[in-house]
Amino acid sequence: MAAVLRRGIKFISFGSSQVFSGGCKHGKTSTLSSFSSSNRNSSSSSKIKVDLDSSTGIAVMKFQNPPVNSMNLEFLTEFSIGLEKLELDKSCRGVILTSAQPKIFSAGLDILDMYGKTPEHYEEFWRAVQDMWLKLYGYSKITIAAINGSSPAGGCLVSMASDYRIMADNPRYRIGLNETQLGIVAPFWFKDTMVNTVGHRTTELSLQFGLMYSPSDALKIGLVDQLVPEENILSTATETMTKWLDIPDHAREISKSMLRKPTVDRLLASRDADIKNFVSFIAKDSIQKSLGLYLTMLKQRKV
Ligand SMILES: CC/C=C\C/C=C\CCCC/C=C/C(=O)SCCNC(=O)CCNC(=O)[C@H](O)C(C)(C)COP(=O)(O)OP(=O)(O)OC[C@H]1O[C@@H](n2cnc3c(N)ncnc32)[C@H](O)[C@@H]1OP(=O)(O)O
Repeated sequence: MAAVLRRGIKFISFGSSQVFSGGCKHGKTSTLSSFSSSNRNSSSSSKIKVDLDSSTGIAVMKFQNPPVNSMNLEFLTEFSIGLEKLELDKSCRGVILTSAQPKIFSAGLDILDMYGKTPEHYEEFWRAVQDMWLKLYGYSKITIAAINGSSPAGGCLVSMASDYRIMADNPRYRIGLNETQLGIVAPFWFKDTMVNTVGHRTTELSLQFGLMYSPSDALKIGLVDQLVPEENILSTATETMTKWLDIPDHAREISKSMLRKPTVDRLLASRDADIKNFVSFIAKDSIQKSLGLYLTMLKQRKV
């Protein structure tokens, strides 16, 4: 994590970058951006590009981990750190999450981080997955997922953990928690996030079958909030964010926390047990065999 911090995340800022005067309503005071010019260095290994417009208070985090934005250890670490930095930056009030990769929002957790590795690696990886979710689901600022491509499993989790989901209306895209299709099991906090989003019965069916939904079906069950033509996704997300920004921050934040804190607290109370569970589950021969088969099918384009 420290190594990633040292390397820095690519922050591009435009608008009034230092002293903030606009968009910061409801008692938020002007501030120096926490992204000082020395922090705005770019790194070619950066997996997430962050643009913060401090004149509007809106940041865009663009996933750029080709080919499919799979969330490996490095990506997850950068993601958590990037979110944390924006949360500490008073000139940022909302974050839009989207993808720089064509057709894919995120392929979910990197299967290679769960296959053929040591228990120590699984432990570190799972802690990073937990960190990312804890940060995003409990995030104090507004988050909007602009889902401009398919979004299986961990990608769907990131979408559901956002406050609002806008998906590109392309019938070829899919979103859902498909873990059982890989022979693995979505942990309780993935399940909780889905129950909180679409309700218990829909989650029962979704999780057991590992259902992947088209955008129109995702809209029907409430897995996404809005569909838009693909070319309009970022402009719609920005317009939508502007509406969210009209709400006083403190009132919105407390309401969000009231709804989400019990779910966050459940994982916080059992992080180590959850990691232990994951490591013993994922290291099982039968599970490794399933993942190996799934990877082979992926490579043969049979998934
Ligand atoms: C009791 C319980 C206790 C504890 C818990 C236990 C278990 C833990 C559960 C963990 C939860 C898991 C969450 C996850 O996110 S698992 C990942 C699920 N993801 C998927 O199934 C997505 C698979 N990918 C696809 O469907 C397609 O790739 C996709 C995203 C639609 C894109 O399609 P396309 O554009 O055609 O691209 P390709 O399929 O050709 O893929 C290009 C390239 O990327 C590789 N790849 C794709 N997805 C992943 C991935 N998730 N991880 C790693 N690699 C991936 C793919 O193999 C190709 O590689 P190649 O070398 O052939 O180029």
